[in-house]
Amino acid sequence: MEALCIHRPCIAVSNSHSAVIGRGSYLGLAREAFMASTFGLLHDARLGYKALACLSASIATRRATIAAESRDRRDRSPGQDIPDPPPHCSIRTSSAGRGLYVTKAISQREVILEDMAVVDSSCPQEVVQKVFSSRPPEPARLQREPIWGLVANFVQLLQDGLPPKHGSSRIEEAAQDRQRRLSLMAAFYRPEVEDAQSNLYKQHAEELHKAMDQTSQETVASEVVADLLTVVRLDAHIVREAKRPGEKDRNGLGLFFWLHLANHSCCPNAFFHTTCEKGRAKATLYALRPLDCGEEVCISYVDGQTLLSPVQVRRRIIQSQFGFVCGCNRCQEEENRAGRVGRAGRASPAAEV
Ligand SMILES: C[S@@+](CC[C@H](N)C(=O)[O-])C[C@H]1O[C@@H](n2cnc3c(N)ncnc32)[C@H](O)[C@@H]1O
Repeated sequence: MEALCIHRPCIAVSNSHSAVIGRGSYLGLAREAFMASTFGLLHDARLGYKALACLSASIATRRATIAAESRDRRDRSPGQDIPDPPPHCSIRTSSAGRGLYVTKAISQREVILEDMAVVDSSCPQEVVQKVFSSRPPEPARLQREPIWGLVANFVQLLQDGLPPKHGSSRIEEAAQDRQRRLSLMAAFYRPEVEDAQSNLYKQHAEELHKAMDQTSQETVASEVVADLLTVVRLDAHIVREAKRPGEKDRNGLGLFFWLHLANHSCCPNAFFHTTCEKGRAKATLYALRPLDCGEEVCISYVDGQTLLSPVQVRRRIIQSQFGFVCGCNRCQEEENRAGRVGRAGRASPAAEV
């Protein structure tokens, strides 16, 4: 069974979209999600989520549409399908992009928000097998990681994306839900520029694409897979399935829209955990300390050991895993202090003379 407990996902819409989703809030990625970076997630932010929904035309038309829309995805507003923001949260932008802010004072340990996964990898094994029916791609690790299930889940959404012409309201409802989730993909965070690992991730996307069954290959362009890998790499959270007696722990991945908006801080004021409810992953975000009204909610993307390291070490780890230089208050203060000590140290020999 595929019940999962996700950790955190994130998406990125360019800052220009914040106005559209201004009622909402955002959470950042969790370090575990970044374990996903070892799965080989890629980044090519040019994929059109709208295009992802254009599955009604012929395969050729679909692919052309995807290619065309991929060019202007960033200019589109993906906000129309974004769910209502959690109570007491809003999105604002800063030098770190969008961020999640509280709109009332929050007590320590109080729940800041609850977030259901937009897509998780609680994907039935038969779907994974169906989507990836050919030889598993290299690197072989891709097949044993949660990304496998998440990609299969997502591909299935794409393939089933069209509302049925003659369906019961229940089927139509399910189709609408799929469309909504696909649209939401476009609102997740993607970097503005490609980073050093982009080419590697592109290769992984191509390998994943090659391993798909023919229908999936024809329906879902490899650029779409690449885009998904980018989002997963930067925004997804690990979801741990509750262990049952005699079973090994299993990990999955999930994308949580609101949680993904939380930026990282090396001195976080919030943390989250994941559970699984009726097969869908849910993330709950808590305050680690009392929060003032209007304060930004930040989580840690890295583990406790990293947080105990000096600023240079933390920054190196964060940059290698997540591709950004941490600009949190703690890093800035420690950097400034180190600069002052350095200057003082250089000055002292002269002073002694
Ligand atoms: C999961 S997203 C968080 C939401 C994102 N700020 C947005 O605009 O959608 C993670 C990205 O936010 C930015 N970010 C998060 N925490 C940061 C920090 N402490 N310093 C600088 N950038 C940060 C980085 O660009 C990172 O790749």
